[in-house]
Amino acid sequence: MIRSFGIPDPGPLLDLVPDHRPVLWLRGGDGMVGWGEAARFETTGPDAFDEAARWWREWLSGHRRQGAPGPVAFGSFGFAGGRSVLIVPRVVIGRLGGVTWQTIVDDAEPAGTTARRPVPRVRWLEDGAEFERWDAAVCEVLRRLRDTSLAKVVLARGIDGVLDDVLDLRTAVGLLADRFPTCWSFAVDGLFGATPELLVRTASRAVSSLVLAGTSWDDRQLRNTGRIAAEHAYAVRSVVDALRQSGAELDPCGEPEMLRLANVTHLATKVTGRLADGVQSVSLAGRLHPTAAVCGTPTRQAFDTISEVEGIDRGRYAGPVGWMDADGDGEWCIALRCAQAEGRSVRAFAGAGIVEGATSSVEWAEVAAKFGAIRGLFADDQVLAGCR
Ligand SMILES: C=C(O[C@@H]1C=C(C(=O)O)C=C[C@H]1O)C(=O)O
Repeated sequence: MIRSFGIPDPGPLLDLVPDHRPVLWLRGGDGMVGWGEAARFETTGPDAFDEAARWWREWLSGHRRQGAPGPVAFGSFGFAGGRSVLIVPRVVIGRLGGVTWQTIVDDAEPAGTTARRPVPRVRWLEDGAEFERWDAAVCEVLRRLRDTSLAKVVLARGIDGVLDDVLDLRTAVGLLADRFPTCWSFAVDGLFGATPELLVRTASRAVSSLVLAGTSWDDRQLRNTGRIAAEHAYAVRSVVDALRQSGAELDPCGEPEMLRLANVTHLATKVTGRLADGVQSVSLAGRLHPTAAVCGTPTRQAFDTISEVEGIDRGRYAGPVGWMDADGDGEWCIALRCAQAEGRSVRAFAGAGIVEGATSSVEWAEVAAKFGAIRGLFADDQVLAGCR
């Protein structure tokens, strides 16, 4: 039996969650926190999204439900068909627009919580050859942009850190939520971060997406002209095309706006419309993924170029991360400005879109600025050169 009921406002959601493998989804005071696992689904491969949708429907059909809003499944999908996961917490406490509720699966007892622990110290393992590898990858992409029909490729880097204690995800996500109140701060199965990019949200038949591409990270003005405008347009087009192919009727897109975050500013376009009946948010996320914001244009060639040139396993970075309810409605973001925590190690990811005219040093600086979201968590951020 799954029971959902309203509760008096319990104060900060993060204060309610036990430390052990919490599931967190926060934005500007609203959000959901969950713990315990009533069910978990893991899969790999390109059909992960439809498999997840099917699994969720089957799981729901085996459970009686009472009250609203009902159970929620949180998910995080591999960028390139790697491991994807759905988690149905035993207990979820949520807040949206001043309304607070709790959902309990099979009469789970609310667990005792402990105080949030401070962020541990980190040593980032970066060696001197890191820029050379990046430079070689960017040059190879620029060559392909010149010589083939490729128009945009998003290249990413991963950096490893060694912690002197296990990271308390509640602390990390709390700090991210404070610093990035307009982002979605999350932790799902050890992947945590604060992403500014909404891949798709569905609420009944309403659909929306917030497409980002084009970044500035210092005092220089982000100008919506030339190269940046082209880079942004590719990303918007990939979302609009995929939504239309899924039968959505879209409103006309407005001009891109500036989305100012604590470490970077992005060009952002909001896409809104209405869906055909019966489209589940997770299947839609699967049809939209990977957009040109994290892969490139044309998708297939950009995807192949990433696997040939990038030299890292993205894992669940740049894949959809989010949640869905029992009606299949939900909110799926793109897992950016994030890191994977595993015991005392942490692996952070960041990337940038490469289009004609890009230079590796400028893109390097852009990626470094994006790493700032995760690196900024660690006050004593130090680089241990020559470690790898
Ligand atoms: C790839 C990342 O960000 C994406 C790439 C952007 C760009 O190239 O300008 C901007 C926002 C995101 O769509 C990242 O944060 O790792």
